[in-house]
Amino acid sequence: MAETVSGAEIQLENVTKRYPGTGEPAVKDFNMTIPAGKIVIFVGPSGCGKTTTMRMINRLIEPTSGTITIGGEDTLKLNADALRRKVGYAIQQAGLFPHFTVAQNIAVVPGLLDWEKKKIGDRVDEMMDLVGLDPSVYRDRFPRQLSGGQQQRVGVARALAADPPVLLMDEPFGAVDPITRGNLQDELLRLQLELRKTIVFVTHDFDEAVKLGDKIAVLGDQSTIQQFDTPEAILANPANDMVAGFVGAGASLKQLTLLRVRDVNYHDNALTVVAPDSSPAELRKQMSEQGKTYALVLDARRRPQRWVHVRDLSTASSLATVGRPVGDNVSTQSTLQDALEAILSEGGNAVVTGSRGEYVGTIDIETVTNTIQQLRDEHDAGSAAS
Ligand SMILES: Nc1ncnc2c1ncn2[C@@H]1O[C@H](COP(=O)(O)OP(=O)(O)OP(=O)(O)O)[C@@H](O)[C@H]1O
Repeated sequence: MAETVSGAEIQLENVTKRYPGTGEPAVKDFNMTIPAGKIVIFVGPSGCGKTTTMRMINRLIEPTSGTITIGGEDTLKLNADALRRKVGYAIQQAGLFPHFTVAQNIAVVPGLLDWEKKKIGDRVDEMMDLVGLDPSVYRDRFPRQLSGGQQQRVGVARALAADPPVLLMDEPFGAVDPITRGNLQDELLRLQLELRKTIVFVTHDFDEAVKLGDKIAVLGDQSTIQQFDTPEAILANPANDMVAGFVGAGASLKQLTLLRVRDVNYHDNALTVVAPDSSPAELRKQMSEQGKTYALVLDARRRPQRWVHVRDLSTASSLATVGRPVGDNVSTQSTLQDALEAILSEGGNAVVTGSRGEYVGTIDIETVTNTIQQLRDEHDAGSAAS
């Protein structure tokens, strides 16, 4: 297991970068506190200064003026080794050295820091395990003998090798196909649960920002901060037209991926019956008493089995075979996006189950549309207030 290191807070104060021979600064008077152990995403149009801002944190680019501290220490006062220990760096297309093996690539920073050979070897294996590459298979391969996704994994392993509290990631998953990209994102989130680094992540992709970010900074020209907030807050209430443009037209739908079924008022008033304790005739009687056309048959552990229409019951001999099986169901942990898909594939109510798969309620399209409406109203109220 990797050592669990909580990240360090990063502070940028009045940071400006003026490239030699240019008129306007690329980054102008940038101020931000990046909380320890969180993922902060920089998004914004091409050329707005995201990379310049990020690279000033590890001084790959020297600020023209201003201060940057990591865990309270002024980075301008740190030497190169101290900075390498504090900040890992991963970039698009992994940036691996083509003539180095996977192991040699991962060992670069520990080597520069003069770790003992044995310690470096152990660390390389540990990092490869961490990012899901079997050391016995991949240790001695060259980057060209790996897939794009595997190269990115090596890039992340290399960035983490010296166990820095801060990780800078510049479009690290920009060059891989959407499925691999989704997997790498999931893995980063899984790793982060364990490692709790402070991660600054640059992307063009707003959906990636929403998925990964504890907070998102939407940047405009010269790295001016248009909005710096949680994904939920930015989706619900974009601060201005530029942010709204970035969030895109599907903002309400994107919000469905942030909400869980447990956060909304789903119903728990379906008529349920446990088979085989009950008979079709009894169920029919109950349904007519309660004015229900549909009922849900559960098994002995109260897990949903079948939907039954009242008219199925006149000819049914057993509740175990009557009606139609429950298709897609969702749990209280599922996102509203999953719920919407289940509702559409079920053609009506989707069954909601608890942690042991037991029936807890149903959710329907009105619940989802009401939630979207509510989010829109909150958004409108927010815009009216600001
Ligand atoms: N070495 C340099 N010399 C002069 N100007 C530069 C240099 N590097 C970047 N710039 C300029 O600074 C501005 C910000 O560039 P930067 O690469 O930080 O933007 P970005 O938001 O990361 O862009 P992208 O999303 O396209 O990568 C741009 O106008 C760019 O042309």
